Amino acid sequence: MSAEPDLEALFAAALAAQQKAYAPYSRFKVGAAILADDGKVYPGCNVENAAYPVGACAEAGAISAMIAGGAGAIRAIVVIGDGAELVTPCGACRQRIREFAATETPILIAGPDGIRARFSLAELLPASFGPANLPK
Ligand SMILES: O=c1ccn([C@H]2C[C@H](O)[C@@H](CO)O2)c(=O)[nH]1
Ligand SMILES: [Zn+2]
Repeated sequence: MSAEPDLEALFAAALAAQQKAYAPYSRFKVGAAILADDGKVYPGCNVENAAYPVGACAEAGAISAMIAGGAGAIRAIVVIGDGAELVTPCGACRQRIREFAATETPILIAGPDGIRARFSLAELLPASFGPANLPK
């Protein structure tokens, strides 16, 4: 894997995933794309449900794709939401990302024309709880 991730490709994957989102209830389509430690890109989109609380976030889908694909760590993740406001991952997804990312891992927030903000995981989830906090 190269040191400099191809952020254009990651953005394009998140945008393509967003267009496939199943969000008939909120009408708020979200796409995500993970660059994993195997160098591959794993996309996800939100998938809602008539039983509203059962819906799943885009980030959760991308993490599932990454694990099912055999990768083990997030090197970078792009998230793209609908509307003028930038969309950062919800609290639950920040914790989901935490399981597979380092504190400095970039979480890149995109609008329809590209990446517009960059946070580290530590910025979005400070003083976080992770696997190392559990007893051996
Ligand atoms: O970071 C986010 C924020 C929201 N959503 C989804 C959940 C729901 O389907 C819709 C509205 O909250 O957007 C995501 O997938 N990721
Ligand atoms: Zn979420």
